[in-house]
Amino acid sequence: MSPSAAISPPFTTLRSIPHSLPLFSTTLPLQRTHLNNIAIKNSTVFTCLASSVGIQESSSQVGLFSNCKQSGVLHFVKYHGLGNDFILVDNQGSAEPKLSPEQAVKLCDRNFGIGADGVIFALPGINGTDYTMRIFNSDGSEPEMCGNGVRCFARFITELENLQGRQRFTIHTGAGLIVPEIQEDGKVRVDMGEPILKSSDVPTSIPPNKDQSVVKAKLDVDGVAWNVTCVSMGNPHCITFSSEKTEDLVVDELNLADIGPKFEHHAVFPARTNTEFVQVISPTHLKMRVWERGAGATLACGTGACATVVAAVLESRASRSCTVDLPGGPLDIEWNAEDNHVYMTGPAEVVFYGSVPL
Ligand SMILES: N[C@@H](CCC[C@H](N)C(=O)O)C(=O)O
Repeated sequence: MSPSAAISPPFTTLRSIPHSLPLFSTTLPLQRTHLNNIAIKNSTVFTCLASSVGIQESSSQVGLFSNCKQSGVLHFVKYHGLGNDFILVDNQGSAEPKLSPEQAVKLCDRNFGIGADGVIFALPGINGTDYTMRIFNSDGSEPEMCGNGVRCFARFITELENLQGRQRFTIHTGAGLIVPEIQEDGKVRVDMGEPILKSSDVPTSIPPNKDQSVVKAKLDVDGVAWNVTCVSMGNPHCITFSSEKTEDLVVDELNLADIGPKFEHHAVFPARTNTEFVQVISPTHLKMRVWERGAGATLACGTGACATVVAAVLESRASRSCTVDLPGGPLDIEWNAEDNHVYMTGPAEVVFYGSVPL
């Protein structure tokens, strides 16, 4: 049985927040009481939601859901970063995610679930960091990092902690230490760390052609020779600007759903790969479409935008500071020459608050 067939509608949207609302609205602090108040008002709705996604979590809030036949409730907040959307879960009470990968798949389903590109868990920090971020892709796989997700994560923490103004957090991820900083204008600037270029660490089995890296190397995908550069931002990326058929890609012309999976599952990527198809508008302006490992075509990919600028610099196509246009909007990316770190700046927005009956 497919994941989506195994469940019936498991959630209700308790309150929608217009995109135009400021994220720092003091009238909308994300606190348990806030969520519970909303839930109480909608308790009859919960009564009707007899099916669950099978989450075995007991909730200290059960009394507040006395009309609900379920034994608990999972509160979440839906966020997006340029249309790359995530279910954010406060997981500070435990070092392990509250949901299994299978449950995440069900919640991410856009017809039978909440709908998202992934589920992100805010866990206690380790190694002296403020927090740990873990994420499941919509296919249930667990990537090391997520750029748009970490911006949403930072906004989620400010709402959980009811913080205002500039904030900086240290986040432990599968890609190491990541440091998002919320700016006065509400955008989030993230120190994404150093790109990994050594081919075996990306990982890819394409033979290195520049030092230990793969830069503008030929890769046969579906009978076409593509020129690819491979970069890891903690998670693997394959970036292409051209193929033997097209010297400069026109990304709107690509059949992403056809070609994307062929890159993702290519034998030269033992951990699969995210793939960025890139058009150079100018040396400081790139346009990119992405096929994400474990999530397919998404409206934006933060790690992908970072990897794209690194690849563009390595191929001498662009400068170290670029705007990358994604289907969901632009990201500003800088690959800093002094510290070798990549910095990403972009928005993160609340979509709605909700709860899933358990
Ligand atoms: N959309 C994310 C990347 C999420 C992880 C990716 N699908 C993977 O499996 O590596 C981003 O904004 O970076």
